[in-house]
Amino acid sequence: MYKIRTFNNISAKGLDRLPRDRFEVSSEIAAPDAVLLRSEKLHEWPIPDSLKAVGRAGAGVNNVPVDAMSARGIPVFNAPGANANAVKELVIAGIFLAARNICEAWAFSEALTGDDASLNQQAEAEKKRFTGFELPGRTLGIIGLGAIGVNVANAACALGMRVIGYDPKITVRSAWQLEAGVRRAHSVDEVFAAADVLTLHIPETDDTRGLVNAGRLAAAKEGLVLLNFARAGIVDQAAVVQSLENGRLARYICDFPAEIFKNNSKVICLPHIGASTNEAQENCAIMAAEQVKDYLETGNIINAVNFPELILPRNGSGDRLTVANANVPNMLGQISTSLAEANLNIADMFNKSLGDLAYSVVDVDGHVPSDIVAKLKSTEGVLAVRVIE
Ligand SMILES: NC(=O)C1=CN([C@@H]2O[C@H](COP(=O)(O)OP(=O)(O)OC[C@H]3O[C@@H](n4cnc5c(N)ncnc54)[C@H](O)[C@@H]3O)[C@@H](O)[C@H]2O)C=CC1
Ligand SMILES: O=C(O)C(=O)COP(=O)(O)O
Repeated sequence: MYKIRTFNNISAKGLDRLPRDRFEVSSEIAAPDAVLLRSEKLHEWPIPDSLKAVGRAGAGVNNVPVDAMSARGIPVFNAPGANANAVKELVIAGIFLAARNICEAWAFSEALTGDDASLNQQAEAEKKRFTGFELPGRTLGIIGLGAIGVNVANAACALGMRVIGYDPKITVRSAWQLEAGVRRAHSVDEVFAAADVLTLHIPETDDTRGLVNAGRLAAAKEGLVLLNFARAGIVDQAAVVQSLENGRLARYICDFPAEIFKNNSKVICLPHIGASTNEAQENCAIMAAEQVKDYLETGNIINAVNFPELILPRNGSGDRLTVANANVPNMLGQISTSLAEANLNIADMFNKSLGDLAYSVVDVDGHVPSDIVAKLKSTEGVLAVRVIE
């Protein structure tokens, strides 16, 4: 029986993918084999020795201590693309909120007093205050052309916007999906110089923290609308407030409330609801649960951010051994020597690496004895060893 600890509200549709005769699922488990989570911050969580896998039912993994997990040979799975449409729809909504001054206009209407004739008279007299702009011909700048950025780019093209995007590591898949009309920028600064509306769709990492800073805002077009549905830390919030004050930035629409933005009429903060649709929550939970289940039961890896993708159909008449180790020479040699010591024939095997980490799945004809497992675990460079019967 595998024990799965949940954090946050994980859609029941995802948890249903974990048959209860083989998986105990609860938010109360103390020594879990795996955790499923959304935005829970795991950085301070003491990683239990029992932990074998982490499943993030969403895209961003900045709430997970990925390096610490890698050091223990624990894969961190996420759900790439599973909530991209939900975020795209909210970003497009955000652009309209800004372009047509919808929030202010609504607040104005709500505050009116009098009978219907008076309300109409006040509305007609004051509506010029809410004059907006239309999207065709305006330039949307996008930083990050991954699952969300591509969706936003294509939707903006369909609305008649010009689109310029920057992503130095765009995948072939994203490039294929992107509308042909999207212009490729060669730097973040090029996007800032061109954009009337600019949206961020990058992960928060050491490289992207504070990417939107005072210097970049100062170089933007007068009246820029900035959208941030990625992560709060990608933007220097004080610089945003200053830029709104001096008028370079017209609006800041984001998914992350902050004290500094309270009562700022040029800012709209939503409560991190980019992925909060039933569809996205189900898609993410199903993907994360299935990947974690597959890993626990077969050792196969799909969509781990810190492990190579590795799928090996089960072969041989015995156990499956999985080993995560540092990506250094002679690890495979030591694994096969240990198995030979136990007189075990290797029926099939697959080894792949990603950065500093390598992962091997070995099917043998027989049972891997516990002393061999202990020996492998104590081998220098070995991070995690499992035997799946
Ligand atoms: N508001 C919300 O509820 C949600 C927020 N997010 C945030 O959005 C981020 C992006 O999500 P996805 O598009 O699904 O991820 P993704 O992994 O498909 O795309 C991210 C893209 O950013 C690019 N990138 C990384 N650093 C860059 C840089 N310095 N400059 C330009 N491009 C860079 C990558 O090459 C990649 O193509 C997530 O990491 C997460 O933080 C994601 C889903 C929901
Ligand atoms: O997928 C992401 O990166 C998100 O930010 C969504 O977060 P959530 O799962 O809604 O808490």
